[in-house]
Amino acid sequence: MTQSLTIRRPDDWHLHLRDGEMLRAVLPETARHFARAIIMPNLVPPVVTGSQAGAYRDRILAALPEGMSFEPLMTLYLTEDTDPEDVAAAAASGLVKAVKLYPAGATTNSASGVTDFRKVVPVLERMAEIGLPLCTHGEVTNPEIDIFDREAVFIDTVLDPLRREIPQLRVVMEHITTSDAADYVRSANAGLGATITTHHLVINRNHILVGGIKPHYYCLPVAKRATHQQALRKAATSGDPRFFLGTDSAPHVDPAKECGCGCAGCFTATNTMAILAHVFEEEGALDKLEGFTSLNGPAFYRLAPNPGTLTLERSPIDYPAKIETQAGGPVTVFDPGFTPAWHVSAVSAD
Ligand SMILES: NC(=O)N[C@@H](CC(=O)O)C(=O)O
Ligand SMILES: [Zn+2]
Ligand SMILES: [Zn+2]
Repeated sequence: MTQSLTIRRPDDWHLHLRDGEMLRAVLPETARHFARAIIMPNLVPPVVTGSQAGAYRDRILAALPEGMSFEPLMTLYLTEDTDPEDVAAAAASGLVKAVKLYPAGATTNSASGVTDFRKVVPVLERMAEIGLPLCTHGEVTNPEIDIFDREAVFIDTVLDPLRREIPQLRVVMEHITTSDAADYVRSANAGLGATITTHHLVINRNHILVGGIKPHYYCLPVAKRATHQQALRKAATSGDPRFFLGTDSAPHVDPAKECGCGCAGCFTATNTMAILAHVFEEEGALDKLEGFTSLNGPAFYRLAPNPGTLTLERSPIDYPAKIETQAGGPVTVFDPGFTPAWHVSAVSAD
């Protein structure tokens, strides 16, 4: 049995860092293992312009503890008023690596997102011209659509028509949760990729609801039935370069999760690499871990893989159950429901 595994240092292609005290508390959890991350722009107010993205990047770097190396890859929050030329300039300067589409009302802080998709076509056409990826929160918000169907309906009614209209547009389907999404990615060309979270490989909807409601397993898109979880495990461990890690680690303080109307989001930054090694080993695919965490994402984003390495050893360690913050309470670390057989034993930045 393999006891030690050294891979290129990983990146996280979907991460929520928030701002202020929460940013200070959670940033080290990611930077300890990950060299870079695509930073989600759903702050209040959202990160809409290139200049806002630059200021947010500076705040992230200012919050990084001495001695840690980490590069935030910035995104813009797409609104119906987004200026195509501002997007193009922010991309040309190297600051912005993607634009994020939130259907209005789909998830946390998505109120400024898109309702009328026709209004954003000029921005998307400009992005297609310059090769800037669109990251999608792929759920419709029509009240009559069942929450468990919202991803599949988004693919059929929004994403596929959009991709037919603008075939050169490069798209990342974020945090996919269904076999429908995995199949759609496989049916498309290299201009379509998908991130898969750690938690969606580990939980299905039974974990949220059986034996009492588990608020720390509630995230959006909500975990689906076990057959979909199995499809995600198969996609992530397949070696197909169109699938890569985006943890969607999304911190909310405990009081905002453990209440009558709890926020959506799982916080996985702390133990993601250990959990993934465990899952990939269970699937007999440890040799595919590096592609998923460290190679496929950079290839899609047309960046070089990291020069550094990360080493995992086959022995368990304890992780903190919570991360303390000065942001109104602690953040509960995702509990996979098993003790990961692996832990990260070394990280080198170069
Ligand atoms: N995934 C989540 O459940 N929550 C994310 C938003 C998102 O990625 O949809 C958050 O910002 O809290
Ligand atoms: Zn989302
Ligand atoms: Zn997210």
